[in-house]
Amino acid sequence: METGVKQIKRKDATKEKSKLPKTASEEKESEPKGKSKYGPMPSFPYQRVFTRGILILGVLTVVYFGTKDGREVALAKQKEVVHHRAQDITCSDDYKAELETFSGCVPKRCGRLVSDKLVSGSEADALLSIAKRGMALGGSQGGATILDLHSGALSQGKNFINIYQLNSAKEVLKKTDFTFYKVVKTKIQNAVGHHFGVQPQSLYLTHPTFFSRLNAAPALTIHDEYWHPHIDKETYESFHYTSLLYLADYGRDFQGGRFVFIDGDNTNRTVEPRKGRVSMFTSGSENVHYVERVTSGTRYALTVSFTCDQKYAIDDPTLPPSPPKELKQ
Ligand SMILES: O=C(O)CCC(=O)C(=O)O
Ligand SMILES: [Fe+2]
Repeated sequence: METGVKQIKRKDATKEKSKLPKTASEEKESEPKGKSKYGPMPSFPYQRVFTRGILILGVLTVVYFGTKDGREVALAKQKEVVHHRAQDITCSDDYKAELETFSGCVPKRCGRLVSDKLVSGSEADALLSIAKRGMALGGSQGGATILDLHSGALSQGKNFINIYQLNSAKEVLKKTDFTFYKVVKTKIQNAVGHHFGVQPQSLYLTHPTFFSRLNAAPALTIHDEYWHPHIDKETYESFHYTSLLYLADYGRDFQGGRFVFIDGDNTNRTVEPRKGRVSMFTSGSENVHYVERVTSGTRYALTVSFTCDQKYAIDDPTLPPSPPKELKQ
């Protein structure tokens, strides 16, 4: 793949070419007829060398400062409604090699897909409501609260509790909440299968599958530091395909908090969260990413990820029938 520096240099060079003084042969062709070819030459060539020098310096300055820190491209803006926006990236070798061992699960393509058409407004509302009700049972004191719907893990203060060990969880979460989760999970599973060219039945839901709530509060533990660049396959060993469902709007519910892919062509590609927007991507090192720090407001999202390895498969989350006796409160 070509680097962004090369691409930009070439583009600018073409654009700037037309602005540069004409070459000697071009000048010659445009000289008025009848004038002596060898007539007196003014001091023009020196001016031209000087002007050219300034222009070249200007172009180099633009190229240098334009590419020094890379460039940024929006993959999906919050204000637009994206039906199906895909970007293919060459699969990383280690990722591809690992997946070769799982038949039916090798992607035909690696990369990303963003869609605002997969999850309905009412489904997004229902899931946001689960996140809010569940998180009301605890909450981090730092900037990141997570609620894992499968294990019941919920940030509380600087630690985690298990909401399924609380009697109050049964009053707060209902059977229908889990039905909503399952419907949305199944839609995403099918879309992942379809987009990456794998059989949906060879994808298994894996842990953690969690709601996240991010805000601008200073981090108190490492779990609050959500903004570090990472590769999901390394952070969450079992992930092969990651999906994120956004439950809040960038620029309206919160500032900062955009999702950023850091690409090898010296380009950052951003996904601005939009309520109901699903972003899915292969979890290997072709998709290094981070979340910008939220500067104000509250950002909600749901992570739903799939593994090809049956030993990491989890069942769809359900509300446990009743808390174990010794843990009843
Ligand atoms: O919430 C997001 O947009 C992404 C979070 C993330 O990258 C992760 O949990 O691994
Ligand atoms: Fe991630």
